[in-house]
Amino acid sequence: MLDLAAASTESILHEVARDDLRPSRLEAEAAVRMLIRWAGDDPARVGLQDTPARVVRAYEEWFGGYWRDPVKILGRRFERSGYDDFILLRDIPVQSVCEHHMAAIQGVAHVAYLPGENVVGISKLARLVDAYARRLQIQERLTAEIADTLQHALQARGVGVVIRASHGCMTTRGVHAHGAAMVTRRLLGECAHEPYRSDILKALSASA
Ligand SMILES: Nc1nc2c(ncn2[C@@H]2O[C@H](COP(=O)(O)OP(=O)(O)OP(=O)(O)O)[C@@H](O)[C@H]2O)c(=O)[nH]1
Ligand SMILES: [Zn+2]
Repeated sequence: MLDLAAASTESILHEVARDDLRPSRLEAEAAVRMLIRWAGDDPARVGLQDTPARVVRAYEEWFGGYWRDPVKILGRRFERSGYDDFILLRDIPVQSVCEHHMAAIQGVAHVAYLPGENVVGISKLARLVDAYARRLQIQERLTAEIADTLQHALQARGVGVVIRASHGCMTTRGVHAHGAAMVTRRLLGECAHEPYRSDILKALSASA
């Protein structure tokens, strides 16, 4: 498991991409035309004429996470109102892209935390997963980033994250291991220790 214990909070808190460093849309479309030629087809062919613009729009969705600030997503807090056990959101869809092949990673995340003083709206856990998933990732880092951000931003007493995903680069090419799925997890704070550890792992792993 990737250990991010030494990573500074700063590197986690400032992960929003910069507009001034971004190539233009026209440059991005030209790159797609180049890849079409590399694949062996003719980008001027009628059926492919609109493809570069479509691909660039699709990239805006698949990589939209670079333009979202995960900490801001958790900005609105509510009092936990006397509730002091863990909160768990299961089966959050994960749609990501592997940083080695730029192939799809698809699966689910289960996210749990033990609240400190505050809780967040439950949808924000799914938004947090999505903000980190829609970037070039390896599953280990995706898991660690979700867990660490939740822990630091919310000052949670503990956090647990489990992700189960299949990697297109393993199923559609290369080793062609159809059906293989990778499982990663990260437990922090009180969730890493009994009495919560066993409960959390049982709850997180039931469908992982
Ligand atoms: N640990 C980890 N590995 C990943 C992830 N996504 C893809 N990979 C792996 O990244 C590795 C890249 O290995 P390379 O040997 O450089 O690439 P390759 O020659 O295309 O490897 P093959 O996929 O085995 O054909 C492959 O083993 C992939 O299965 C991930 O999220 N985590
Ligand atoms: Zn890959």
